[in-house]
Amino acid sequence: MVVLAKGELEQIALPAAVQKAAPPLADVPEVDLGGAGRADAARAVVAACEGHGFFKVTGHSVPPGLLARVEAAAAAFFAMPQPEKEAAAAAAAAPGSPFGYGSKRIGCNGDLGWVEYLLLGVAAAAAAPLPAHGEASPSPSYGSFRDILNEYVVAVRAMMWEVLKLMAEGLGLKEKDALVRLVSHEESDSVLRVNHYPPHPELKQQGHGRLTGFGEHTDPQIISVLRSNDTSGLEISLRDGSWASVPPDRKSFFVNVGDVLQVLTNGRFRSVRHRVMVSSPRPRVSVIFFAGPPPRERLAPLPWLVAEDGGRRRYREFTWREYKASAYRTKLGENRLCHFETEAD
Ligand SMILES: C=C1C[C@]23C[C@@]1(O)CC[C@H]2[C@@]12CC[C@H](O)[C@@](C)(C(=O)O1)[C@H]2[C@@H]3C(=O)O
Ligand SMILES: O=C(O)CCC(=O)C(=O)O
Ligand SMILES: [Fe+2]
Repeated sequence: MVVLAKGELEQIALPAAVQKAAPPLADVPEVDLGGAGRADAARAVVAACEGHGFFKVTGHSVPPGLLARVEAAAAAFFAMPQPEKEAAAAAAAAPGSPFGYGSKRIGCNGDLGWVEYLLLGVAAAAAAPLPAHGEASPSPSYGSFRDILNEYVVAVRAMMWEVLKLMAEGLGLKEKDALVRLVSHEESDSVLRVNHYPPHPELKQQGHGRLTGFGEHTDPQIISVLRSNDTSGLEISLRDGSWASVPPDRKSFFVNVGDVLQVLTNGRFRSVRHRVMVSSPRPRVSVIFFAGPPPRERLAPLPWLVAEDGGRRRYREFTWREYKASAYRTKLGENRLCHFETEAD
């Protein structure tokens, strides 16, 4: 259970002026993978990435039973006593890595949120991409949770590759695998995050209607695929700077354009700012797959998209290792891409 120390509530509670709930996002952009026309789906992906940088995926073939098992296993994991969660997850993470179980502290730069989470590195291994449990397992139940998450990663990865292929087609790239290649390489640097936002029963009594579960930010990677239970909380920032809440849909996935995809598309796609606000009396559980390129991969706007933009190259070349190191030195809400922009002519 997440418990706040004195003074911490003030840091993650919103000031009274912005306590008002964000209106629901009208017309959530949707891409139906089971629909008839591939060209229509490719166009829908591109339009959504150019618009909000965010869309919903329906008609996918990830089995609903698997989604239900992930949800139940996550709820069981977070219901364990805190020391067990820490020990179980520590056994799956190399010492000094950012991976493992965390509570309230997001990253290493002082960000706080009303959330507890499990963060795992994902390897390219086909059948078992998540780190194996140490032999002296302090919690056999964590072992079975990891097995279910492994199944989930394999299924979601396949669905995400399909989305990235549609994206390449919609953009008119000659190399249809240009984006999939980056996230399916054996050294691709991907991360799985399971977030649990417990309800806060005393919020109302204390005069705080909403807490920040996960502060506003963009995801640094190429693409993120999110699935949550039926509890609301996710909000995205619109072009005019206002916030809109995303109605939850446990049958579908939500996709965020990440910073690196904004760079690859020379700014044509936009990495979406988003956050999670906690106001529901029910817990929210979300699982997010962040797909990144290999650390040594050199990233720069794709030549075809630079040509389409009149030859203007909006970002300089960098490696993912370089970007990630820079991103992980920043606070959650900072603009990380501005350090890689080229000068306007
Ligand atoms: C404050 C931070 C947490 C974060 C690393 C960072 O320094 C800035 C980016 C954050 C973020 C957002 C998306 C993902 O949840 C995440 C795992 C990522 O890759 O970048 C987190 C990082 C984290 O929680 O360590
Ligand atoms: O938990 C969620 O629904 C979203 C969290 C998020 O944006 C993140 O972990 O990067
Ligand atoms: Fe995010």
